[in-house]
Amino acid sequence: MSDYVLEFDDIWYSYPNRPPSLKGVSFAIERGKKVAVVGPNGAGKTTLLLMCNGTLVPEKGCVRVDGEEVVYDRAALRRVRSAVGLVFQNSDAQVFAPSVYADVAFGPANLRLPEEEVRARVADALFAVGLTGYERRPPHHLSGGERKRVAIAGILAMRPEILVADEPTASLDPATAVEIMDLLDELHEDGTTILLSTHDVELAYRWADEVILLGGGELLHQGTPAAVFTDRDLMRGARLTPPVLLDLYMELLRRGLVAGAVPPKGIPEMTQLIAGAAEGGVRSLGRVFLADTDGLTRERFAELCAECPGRRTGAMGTRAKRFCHDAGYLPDYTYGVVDKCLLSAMTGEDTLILTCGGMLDRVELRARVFAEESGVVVPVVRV
Ligand SMILES: Nc1ncnc2c1ncn2[C@@H]1O[C@H](COP(=O)(O)OP(=O)(O)OP(=O)(O)O)[C@@H](O)[C@H]1O
Repeated sequence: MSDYVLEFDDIWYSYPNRPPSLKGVSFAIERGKKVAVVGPNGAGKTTLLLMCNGTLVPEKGCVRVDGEEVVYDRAALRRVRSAVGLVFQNSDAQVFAPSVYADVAFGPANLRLPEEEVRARVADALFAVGLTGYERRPPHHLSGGERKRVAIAGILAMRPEILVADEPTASLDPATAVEIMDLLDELHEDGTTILLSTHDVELAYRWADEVILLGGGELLHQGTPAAVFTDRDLMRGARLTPPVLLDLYMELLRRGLVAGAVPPKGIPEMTQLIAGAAEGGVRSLGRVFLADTDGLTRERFAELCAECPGRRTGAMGTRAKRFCHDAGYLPDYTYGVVDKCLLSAMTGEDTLILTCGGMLDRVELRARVFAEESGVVVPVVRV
């Protein structure tokens, strides 16, 4: 099996009677990565994403999925589309059936799966996006955020290896945007490679393992978010501004107010850089307790809350948020949960994170990355 799940090799594309929208774009995406395609309006992001599952055919060059060159006959395209799921920017273009059930079932039914299997996949996909119970609702009566979830469920039901999403948070309110990103993170934890496009440099910096920077139809750079976003010439060339956190870091660095070769990944690292420069580091650390909501009973949850009444809590992921909702419990943090808990730990406070599945490992990984970059080892304790 190829290490690269998706490859573009010298891709050119022009819409009819238009100058080229993609000019010799080449890149490769490793299995299991979270990749953001970033670029200004008209850079070619949507065009590039539409190439990923064969919706657009390159004029020149080739696309490979799982090491195999994409060919554009019907049978081959069906295979490609079951491996690469594409969520369009405008969910209205994607969500068209008379009911949510019919919409989500459309893809798997097209794969000619047995009816039982289709039903099971629809149920799983709707559960994953938090829309169980919406089966009979007409999609055009749903909110924009709910329609986006239906569109994602339709793709999930195909069980793709790669999920490609065009501006998945555009036109969503901040809370819904966070929920959609949580959902993508959960899918990623389950092994899906994720490629999304955005002009939101803040989101790309926080979220992506790797950034593909596009400008004027050309690939300007592929690399880590820190490498791409600290390169002022690259950013200027792409008509983008760096994430606020990096901008602030570079200014503090220029003035000699902080020292550190590694740009801060998040607010905890930045806080530690400043705190370290001001007073020589953190004294007593709080702990982050971690509870798996998949195995948590209401009784045990009540015990955990009673153990430490003032302790702040955070819920990560759709299933954990549903657990809190069903338990009539309002967590203190519902977005940026791990970073907020790391910040609390730095002021000596304990916190409790409710989550499940692969997200448990993600919390530990984030604490490890923070420890490596800042030298502050916040204990994460599973309860
Ligand atoms: N259907 C189309 N017909 C003709 N030209 C198009 C079409 N779609 C896009 N283009 C052109 O191709 C270029 C790239 O557009 P594309 O939508 O891929 O960019 P983008 O980076 O996704 O932009 P945005 O951030 O504004 O969505 C632009 O110059 C655009 O005008």
